[in-house]
Amino acid sequence: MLRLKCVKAEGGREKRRREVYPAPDVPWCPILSLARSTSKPLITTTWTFLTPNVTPSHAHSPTYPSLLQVAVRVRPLTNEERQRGCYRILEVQDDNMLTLMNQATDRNDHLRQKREKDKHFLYDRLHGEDSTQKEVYEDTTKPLVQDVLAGFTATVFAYGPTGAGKTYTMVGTPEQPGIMVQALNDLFQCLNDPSKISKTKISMSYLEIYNENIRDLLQPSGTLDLREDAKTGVIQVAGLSEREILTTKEVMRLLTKGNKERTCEPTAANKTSSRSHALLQVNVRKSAIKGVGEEVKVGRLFMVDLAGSERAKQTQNKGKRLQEGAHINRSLLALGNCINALAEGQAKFVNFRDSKLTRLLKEALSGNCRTVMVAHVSPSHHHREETRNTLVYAERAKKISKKIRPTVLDITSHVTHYKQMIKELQEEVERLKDKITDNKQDCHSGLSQQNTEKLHAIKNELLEKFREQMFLRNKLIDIDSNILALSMELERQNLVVSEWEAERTRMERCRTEHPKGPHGEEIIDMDTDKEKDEDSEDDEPEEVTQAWEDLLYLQKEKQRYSEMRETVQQEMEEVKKCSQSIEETLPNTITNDEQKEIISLLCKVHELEIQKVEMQSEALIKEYELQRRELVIMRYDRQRSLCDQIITRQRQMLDEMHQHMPPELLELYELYQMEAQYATADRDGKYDAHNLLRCHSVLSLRGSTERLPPINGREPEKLFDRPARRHSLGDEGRTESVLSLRSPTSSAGSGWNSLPPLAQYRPSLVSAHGRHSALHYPSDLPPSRGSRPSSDSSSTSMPTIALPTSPNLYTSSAKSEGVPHHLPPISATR
Ligand SMILES: Nc1ncnc2c1ncn2[C@@H]1O[C@H](COP(=O)(O)OP(=O)(O)OP(=O)(O)O)[C@@H](O)[C@H]1O
Repeated sequence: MLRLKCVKAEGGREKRRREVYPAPDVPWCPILSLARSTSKPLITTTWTFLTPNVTPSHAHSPTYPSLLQVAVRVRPLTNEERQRGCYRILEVQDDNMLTLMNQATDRNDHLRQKREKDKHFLYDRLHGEDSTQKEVYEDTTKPLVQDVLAGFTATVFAYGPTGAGKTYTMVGTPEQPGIMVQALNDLFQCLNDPSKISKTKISMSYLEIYNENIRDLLQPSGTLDLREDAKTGVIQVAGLSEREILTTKEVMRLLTKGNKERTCEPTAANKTSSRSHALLQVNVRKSAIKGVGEEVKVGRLFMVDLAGSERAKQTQNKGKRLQEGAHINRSLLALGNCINALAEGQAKFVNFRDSKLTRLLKEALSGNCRTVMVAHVSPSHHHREETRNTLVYAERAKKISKKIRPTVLDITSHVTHYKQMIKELQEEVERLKDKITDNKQDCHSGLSQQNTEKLHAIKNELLEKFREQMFLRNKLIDIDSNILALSMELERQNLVVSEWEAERTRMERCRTEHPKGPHGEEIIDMDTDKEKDEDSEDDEPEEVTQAWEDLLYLQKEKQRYSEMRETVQQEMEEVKKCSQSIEETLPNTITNDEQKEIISLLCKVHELEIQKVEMQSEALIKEYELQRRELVIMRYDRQRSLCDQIITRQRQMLDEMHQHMPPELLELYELYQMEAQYATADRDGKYDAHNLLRCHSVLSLRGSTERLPPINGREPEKLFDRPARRHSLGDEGRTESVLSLRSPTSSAGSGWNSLPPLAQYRPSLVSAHGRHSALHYPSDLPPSRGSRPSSDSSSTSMPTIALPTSPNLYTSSAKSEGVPHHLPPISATR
């Protein structure tokens, strides 16, 4: 302990004497750092220097009395002040005493001098106008850096009126770095000392209080709130970013960044006036092995650059600047009040809550913290009042005393500590024992681990195969629906062609029987069959020609899809086989029941998916079946109407020839008529006992007469109302009476053209599969006529396209081939 004492004043100047003796409450320890020359010792102030090995535990650490250290720095007169003729009112006597001279600059003005005496102020350290940044740092902050490394909390803050040089001291310039930069540099240098076997982490945060709002200078966003721990009373800034720093370069970068963010505006008093209080916090966490334990010291260094107190008149601030100044002054007033209260020993009643600044500096002023205040003053007579106030405050602050102790999270070698260690070791032994036992089981678990991996592999493989199967199945459904659609279209076009063929045969017969036209015009006699054929082809309506072309194209497409189907089917069989073989090997590869269950569930899910797809496919096929049935019914209707015509014609002939109807023929006519009625009623869903009875009664009435009404004019037909039927394959909402096709008058004569044209079917076919290109007609189709049968080969000949989907349709055509066309056998068509 070194105590330096001012003992006597001689001739207006105090004489100082140095006394060294150990402090009563601190064990003797060597002086490690003394940041002042011994030739100019401190006066009236007691400095306590702690050695690094004095690191008592937090709970049992002794406290040390500490007074708030006050240093004063007088800045040089600025060029402007010199130009304005400002004179100095401050005189630095030595390192500690400062004299504020009276108004009279003229030393010979004795009258004035008597009236107003010079005022002397004593401080812990005084820095005159010619002091360097390094000197200021070494006298004020360097000792704090050592304390921080020893686990103390320390604060250095710059106080003073605006333009007095606070920012210059704290931040400095790139050429003349201030306290902040030098302190951090020093910290890093101490840590880089290889003799110190310790692990240290340094982090920093930087904030400003602007207009009573706290802002993060390293990560600027919104304003931050202060939180006070109800138990410990520690004040923290919620959401403040903390950056760990590893190099001095990084420190410089962060500091520069933070200072750029700081609110700084020119005023009349200072061109670079800081409009906010800036607080840089450096945390040092130092851990060192100590015996069997580890000692962690947590030191904190706060470096505060306060905004300067200002008088509105002097700064000539208006508006926003004036408002800023008011906030600055209010917070500084609160700080001054705290300093006053603390200096008077009323620490219990100090109101720190008046401003955010005092709340943040609470610990620095009254808590467990070494604090250095660097008061700044201007030597100019212009700032006499502010200078005097500052010096008075600084003097008062000097009286603030407190007790401090380091923050040491101590893990020292204590009996309880050893007990704890033994307990932990025992636990570790138990844990290791358990591990050994587990290791034996690990062989099993290793196997199960292997099993799990195998299971994953199998699962993935199976899933892959299932996916492939699904893809191929969907492809098959797609192909099937295309084939179905093509079949439908083929039938439809067949119908168009066969209608026309029938019509043409009828016309030819008419021509042969009646060489004159209906209006007596000459029918041109054809010389050869070829000529006839060519002529008949010329008469062929465009729709029929189109239908022939469509038939060829559709047949080709159908063939193509059938081949594609075969390939896909084969692929699918292969994939199926593959997944089946995986499933079969499962019992051998997987022994775990749970895993087996997972795989079987997976397979089940896949099966269900397949079933779902198959059902969808069936639904699609059923829909097509229904549509196909419509076409078949149309064909039957047309066939029956032809039969009706034939029978009617035969009956007319018999009538004309006055021939008596043989009874068996009469019976057949009746039967035919009745059957036709039943069939129609059955198909249209009108078949019931009541209608049947009526039908019978009508027919029996008719049967009693010798002469029968013509078949095609039969009345029982009217017994059953047949509503118009909707073509399921036609355009949306288009209805067409199928009855019209059945009617004897329309069926043969105009039946073919009563069908909707091909174009009307095409959109539905295309849209059903979304494949517009599928039915695009290739431009290089072979000439259609080459493949079609000649018109005279058979009166009811059908196109030579094999359609397995409707064999009945082609039975009639096949059977009718080669049968003389003047007598089509009714029984054959039936
Ligand atoms: N010791 C010094 N040596 C040389 N120039 C100095 C010194 N102190 C201050 N100055 C200069 O005086 C001017 C005002 O200083 P500074 O901005 O640091 O004042 P301040 O107290 O921070 O003011 P404010 O409270 O308005 O922010 C600056 O131009 C600065 O460079």
